[in-house]
Amino acid sequence: MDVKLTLSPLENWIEGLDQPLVISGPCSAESEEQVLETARQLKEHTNIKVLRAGIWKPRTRPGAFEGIGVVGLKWLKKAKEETGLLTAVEVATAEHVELALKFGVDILWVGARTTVNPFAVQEVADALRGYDVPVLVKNPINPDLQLWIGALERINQAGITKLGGIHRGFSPMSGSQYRNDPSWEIPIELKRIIPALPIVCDPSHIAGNRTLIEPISQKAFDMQMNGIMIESHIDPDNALSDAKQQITPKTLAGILDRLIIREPATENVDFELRLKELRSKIDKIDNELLEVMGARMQVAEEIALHKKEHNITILQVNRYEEIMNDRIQKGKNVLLKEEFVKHLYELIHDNSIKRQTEIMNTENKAGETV
Ligand SMILES: O=C(O)C(=O)C[C@]1(C(=O)O)C=C[C@@H](O)C=C1
Repeated sequence: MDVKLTLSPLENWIEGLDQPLVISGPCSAESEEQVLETARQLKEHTNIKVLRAGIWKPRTRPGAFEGIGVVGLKWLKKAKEETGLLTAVEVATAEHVELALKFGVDILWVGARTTVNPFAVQEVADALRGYDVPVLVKNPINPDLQLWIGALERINQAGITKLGGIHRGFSPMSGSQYRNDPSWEIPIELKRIIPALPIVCDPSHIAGNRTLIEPISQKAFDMQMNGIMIESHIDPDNALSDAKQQITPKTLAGILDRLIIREPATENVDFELRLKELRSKIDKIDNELLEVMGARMQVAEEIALHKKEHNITILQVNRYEEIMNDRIQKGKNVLLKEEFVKHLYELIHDNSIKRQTEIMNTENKAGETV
């Protein structure tokens, strides 16, 4: 995929903005006292540089607290003047952009429910034209990388180069331990496609509860994310929105102290030598894996011809079930997780079926295209 964005590195965004970037503050601004006191406590217990607060809250159903509105921007401005913290808010319309910038908000973000809608993103992008403000774009609620990239492109084409992504997870399958499934492969793929794009992880929205915030934050840094955004509140249990996932500034300070920030690389020669040795082992094993998978596919092709001759369906549910159970069991014997083996065999089987479908419907017995 060809994606060309003009990006400013994070260190050039705003004077004094540390890396990794840590953004924290209440899910929603609720009162002047709550915003100011959260800012004061964040300042007292941590050395984060950016205070967040939701001003306009897109809620799934009407009736829930939909945000305090523009008065919250005044409180944020006051908090900034008092503590020196930079401020960040979510914007979803042109009016939000204009108001946030009027009140001196330093960083804007586009929410997951806005990213899903190209019309809404374009409205925000058009309102941003001519401004030099950092903008973070949350992933869309559905796991659609194209939509996420499309939103980044729209904002970038409006001239915003201080641009980043926020990984807040994706609508989960039922029974997930997460409020939003992290599906790490999606932000990883975004990093692969646009390596210069800073990505901030939002462990609060992925977790949906306090206990998972720390391990998700650690994982985010181990996935080379450039920062984290964590919701904090002076009285989390009584928060008007997202009470279960908010933590106090003091709890945040504890988490930040325990997180280990690892380097993406080192110049240590011994480390590099050993890594090279191990990587060449991986290369060898991967070559063998590919050969074995190619050989398996050839047998599947032979089966396709055999079935075609006898007019037998491609899908054989009982055999598939037998393979799945057997391989999951055998995987366990070599310490492979059930989830991994299941996913792997879903992919293998799906591809086998695709190949058999091509052979059954477009090729003759000798494998020549008809
Ligand atoms: O055993 C078969 O009938 C096959 O075609 C092979 C295979 C497989 O790839 O494992 C593919 C499709 C069937 O649904 C079951 C298994």
